[in-house]
Amino acid sequence: QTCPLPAAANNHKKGCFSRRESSTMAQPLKYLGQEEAQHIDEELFSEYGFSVDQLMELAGLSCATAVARAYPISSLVKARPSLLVICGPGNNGGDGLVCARHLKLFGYEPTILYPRRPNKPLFQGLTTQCQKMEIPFLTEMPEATLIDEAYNLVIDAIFGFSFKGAVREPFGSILDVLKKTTSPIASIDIPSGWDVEQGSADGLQPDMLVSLTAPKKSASMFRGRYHFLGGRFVPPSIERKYQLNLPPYPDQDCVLQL
Ligand SMILES: NC(=O)C1=CN([C@@H]2O[C@H](COP(=O)(O)OP(=O)(O)OC[C@H]3O[C@@H](n4cnc5c(N)ncnc54)[C@H](OP(=O)(O)O)[C@@H]3O)[C@@H](O)[C@H]2O)[C@@H](O)CC1
Ligand SMILES: [K+]
Repeated sequence: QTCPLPAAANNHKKGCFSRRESSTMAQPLKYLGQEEAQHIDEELFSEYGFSVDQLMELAGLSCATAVARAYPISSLVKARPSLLVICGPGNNGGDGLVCARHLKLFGYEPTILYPRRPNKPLFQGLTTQCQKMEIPFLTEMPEATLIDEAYNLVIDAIFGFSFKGAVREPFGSILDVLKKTTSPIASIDIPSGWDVEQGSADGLQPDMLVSLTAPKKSASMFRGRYHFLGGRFVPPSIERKYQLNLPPYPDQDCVLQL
């Protein structure tokens, strides 16, 4: 099949794509199981030579970009563009710190709750960066009514694809408060507390989900308004190996609304 348009322009013209593109587009986007998501992550570090902080920076930037697309400052209901970012003890929490830093640069006023901080240079560095950016850190989780009054949006960066079993403290109490809030919640990668594959019928019901690399199986249970794909760092050979069938990102964007 020949097409008069240059290759890059073809992606956006229906009915005018190569055989490979046509077969890729016909396949549905893959929703990953927990182990598969962890294998991809590991392979990116061990075989492709990426470092954690590199991918975390891109992941966090895409989360901040998606938040700014779905909740532009001009649309916020409160006088100040205040956001609460709750960070957990693993890499999902690291994505949250990066996301908060970029949101501050975008003009928002994030506040961070980071109750369990790993004793590792990566997370210490990300914390220092946020402190130097004059992002306040809370010492305890506010009551639900206070969150509703003070923040336009809560960013849930508590657990990602390595979450397993019953929620341990202090995160159980934090999630209980979040279930009572009416401020919208934007979850990074997985709504925290959800089983990565099965979801959770009585868990958080976020308004937004940013799936990184590819959605996880539980994302099929997401009922919020905004589902974005982020983490535009997947090499084509990984995409082929795991048959991710990622839709093409628009132009140079780091996020795609699903
Ligand atoms: N390739 C990609 O897509 C990239 C993905 N990235 C991001 O990484 C995320 C995955 O990060 P991750 O593997 O560090 O695990 P994550 O889910 O943050 O949590 C682990 C922590 O939670 C804890 N914990 C677990 N269960 C618990 C429980 N029931 N109750 C309480 N605590 C519990 C566990 O504690 P432990 O069991 O070790 O004691 C550990 O401390 C992924 O979702 C994405 O956001 C990007 O940064 C880079 C590229
Ligand atoms: K999360």
